[in-house]
Amino acid sequence: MPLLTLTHIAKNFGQQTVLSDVSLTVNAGDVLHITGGNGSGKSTLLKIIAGIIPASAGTVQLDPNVQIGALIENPGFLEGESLKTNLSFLAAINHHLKTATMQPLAARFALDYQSHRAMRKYSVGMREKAGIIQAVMEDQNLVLLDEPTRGLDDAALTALVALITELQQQGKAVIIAAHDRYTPIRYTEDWQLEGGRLSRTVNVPSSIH
Ligand SMILES: Nc1ncnc2c1ncn2[C@@H]1O[C@H](COP(=O)(O)OP(=O)(O)OP(=O)(O)O)[C@@H](O)[C@H]1O
Repeated sequence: MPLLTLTHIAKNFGQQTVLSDVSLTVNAGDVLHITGGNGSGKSTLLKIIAGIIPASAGTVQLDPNVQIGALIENPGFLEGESLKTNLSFLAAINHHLKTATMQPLAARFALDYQSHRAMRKYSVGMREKAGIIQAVMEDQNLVLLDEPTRGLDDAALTALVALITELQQQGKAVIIAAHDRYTPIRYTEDWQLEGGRLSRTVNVPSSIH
């Protein structure tokens, strides 16, 4: 059974149709790239998959074993609290607090897990790293990343590529929505959102670059 099956998804905001007739199947090991211009509905689609907002029509079918991790738009944090407090708080919601996982993940992205620095003092790239960490730290097997390269320095980009490869090797699935296709990531499928419709695009395999 696929991890995720979208069937004829539509989404309207008032009179505006953002998505129409979007169907997609995501299997273990898939790394999907979804491109599309500003306002094409990438974040909206990820929010529907994550269950943050409902679709206007169509169905979202998730394998019962799916646990979704998501970095969508600007991740919300407790601004006055530290990274450790924020990650612990998020993990505690699902009773999946695993310091043993979170600390090395923070180190991979050059964040100091023990730092007392408040999240409001974090830079764009540091917040993005924290957002990526919370999307994978509970062993989530369907990971949704909206513009995950935003603000990342070269070392963090390298860490992101390695992380996505590991997730794929672990039989998880990753959906990346971004205007720019960051080519070092080994996507298994490329899709484009345009005029509310999702269609497959053909790209040169990233291994050639
Ligand atoms: N809660 C909302 N209420 C009304 N309209 C919305 C809402 N959320 C999104 N939209 C509209 O839906 C359209 C798609 O927005 P969305 O954020 O999904 O696009 P996107 O492809 O992620 O864009 P970007 O690349 O700029 O982040 C936009 O026209 C946006 O204004």
